[in-house]
This record gives sequence, C-alpha cells and structure tokens, in this order.
Amino acid sequence: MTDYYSMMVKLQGRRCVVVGGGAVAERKVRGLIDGGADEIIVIAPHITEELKALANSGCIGLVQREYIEQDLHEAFLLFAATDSREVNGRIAAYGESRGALVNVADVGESGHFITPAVIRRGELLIAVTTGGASPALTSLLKKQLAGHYGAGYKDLVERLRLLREHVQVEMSDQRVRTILLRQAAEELAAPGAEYDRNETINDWMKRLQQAAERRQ
Ligand SMILES: C[C@@]1(CC(=O)O)c2cc3[nH]c(cc4nc(cc5[nH]c(cc(n2)[C@H]1CCC(=O)O)[C@@](C)(CC(=O)O)[C@@H]5CCC(=O)O)C(CC(=O)O)=C4CCC(=O)O)c(CCC(=O)O)c3CC(=O)O
Ligand SMILES: NC(=O)C1=CN([C@@H]2O[C@H](COP(=O)(O)OP(=O)(O)OC[C@H]3O[C@@H](n4cnc5c(N)ncnc54)[C@H](O)[C@@H]3O)[C@@H](O)[C@H]2O)C=CC1
Repeated sequence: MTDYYSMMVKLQGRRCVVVGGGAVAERKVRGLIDGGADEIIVIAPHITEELKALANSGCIGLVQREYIEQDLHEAFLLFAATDSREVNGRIAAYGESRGALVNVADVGESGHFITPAVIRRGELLIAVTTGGASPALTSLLKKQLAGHYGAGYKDLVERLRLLREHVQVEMSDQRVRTILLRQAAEELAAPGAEYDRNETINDWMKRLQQAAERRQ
C-alpha cells in the first residue's frame, strides 16, 4: 500500500507524453484534455479510432510507431500505457531519469502518480480513488456520485463563486464573511434546494447578511 498526496495541477503549456494507443491510453488522453492539457503527444504503432479523430482535429499530436527515448525528452507528465510490462518499465525508468512524473498503467504503484476517476461539474471536481486497491470500486463509486451530484452543480458553483467575489469586495469583516459564505453553501447544497434565478448576487448577500444579524 502506498500513501498518495492529492493536488490540482495546471497542465497548460506542459508537455504530456502518452506511450500506448489502446483503450487505457485513450482514457488517460481524455482525462488530460478535460484537465486543460494543450500539449499532448501520443506514441504507438496501433491507435484507437478516437485517438485518430482527436489527432485529426488537432487536439493531440500522434506519432504512429514504437516509441524511442527521444520521444520522452521534455515530458512533464509521462504515461506508460503499452500492453508490455517490460516496455512500460523501461519507459518509466527513462522518464524518471529525465525528470518526468510517471504514471504506469500495469503496475500502478511503481509510478509517481495514479489517476483517480473524475466527475466535473463546471468548477466542481470530484475525484475518487482506492489507491490501486480496486479500480472497479473507484469506477462504481464515481457512477453513484455522478448521480447524486448532477449537472445542476455547475450553475450552483458558479453562483457561489460570484457571491464570494462580491462578498470579498463588499464586506471587510472576515468572520462575518465566513459565516455568510458557509450559510450560502448550505442553502444551495441542501437536498432538493431551488434558488431564485432572479435574485441578484447583491440581494442574495443582503438577505444572508440580515439572516445572520437576526441570529446574533
Ligand atoms: C493504479 C491505477 C494506475 C493508473 O492507471 O493511474 C490503475 C491500475 C490498474 N487498473 C487496472 C484495471 C482496471 N482499471 C479500471 C478503470 C480505471 N482505472 C483507473 C485508475 C487506475 N488504475 C489507478 C488506480 C486508481 C484507483 O484505484 O482508484 C481509473 C479510475 C482512472 C483512469 O484510468 O484514468 C479508471 C476508471 C475511470 C472511470 O470510471 O471514470 C477498471 C474498470 C473497468 O474497466 O471497468 C479495471 C478493471 C477492474 C479492476 O481491475 O478493478 C489494472 C489491472 C489490469 C490488468 O488486469 O491487467 C491496473 C494495474 C494495477 O493494478 O496496477
Ligand atoms: N491503469 C488502468 O486503468 C488499466 C490498465 N490496464 C493495463 O494497461 C495495459 C494497456 O491496456 P490497453 O490500452 O487495453 O491495451 P491495448 O492492447 O489496447 O493497447 C496497447 C497499446 O500499446 C502500444 N504499444 C505496444 N508496444 C509499444 C511500444 N514499444 N511503443 C509504443 N507503443 C507500444 C500498442 O501499439 C497499443 O496501442 C494492459 O496491458 C493492462 O496491463 C488495463 C486496464 C486498466
């Protein structure tokens, strides 16, 4: 068992190299695109149709042959996702020697990082992992959570962002800001909660402020 640290990483302008072009590589590439990576190179002799389509539309670069070490230079993230344990091991060792962070598809814990299952609702991101114990459970829990945290969370999070930005400008007392923002999150995330789309952010802030004052 390995302990992992979780973090959110900006990948814009960082080279991400995926070696392998099968179903696993394809899933990693989709995750990279969703995560904002804009410099993705896939290297493999056999490539899925979806990866070909992504290359044709300019989303990724494709090198259709077996990888050579030069392909791994300058990689920030490196995915060893071929169907050969030996090849994946060599990719991981060489990538590490060049300073890349490596993900290994067939022996997860031999790499630097593993990929969680991810649900995105606008700026809300829910990540699930079992640390390699059971990817099947990870995938199952993701589906359950996706049902619970539906598409509506996108607008909800956006509205909370706008309120928070407004409150940070309008209210100087940090303690009051915290109380108000916690209350706002509770209000929107309550089961079955609906919000009045016509209420402006400023009116919302005032209403929460008055409610907080009444409670004091
Ligand atoms: C360690 C890790 C390394 C990494 O890939 O980063 C890893 C490793 C391995 N996966 C294997 C198998 C499966 N992987 C999946 C699915 C996913 N695997 C993902 C991540 C991870 N997989 C990392 C751990 C994350 C964690 O534990 O939480 C997900 C979450 C994200 C993603 O792929 O991006 C994605 C779901 C995405 C989604 O649902 O959205 C399924 C499910 C299915 O296909 O239905 C199966 C079959 C069922 C099973 O085995 O449980 C095997 C054995 C291969 C073999 O048998 O040969 C290995 C090798 C090993 O065990 O080391
Ligand atoms: N981490 C995960 O989530 C999972 C990992 N796996 C593991 O990942 C491996 C890959 O799975 P799939 O994508 O389904 O396999 P696949 O057989 O569909 O694809 C393998 C790919 O590796 C490429 N390849 C082989 N040798 C290469 C080389 N020297 N240079 C460049 N590319 C090379 C092939 O051309 C092909 O595109 C499996 O063998 C399995 O061990 C399997 C399921 C889930």
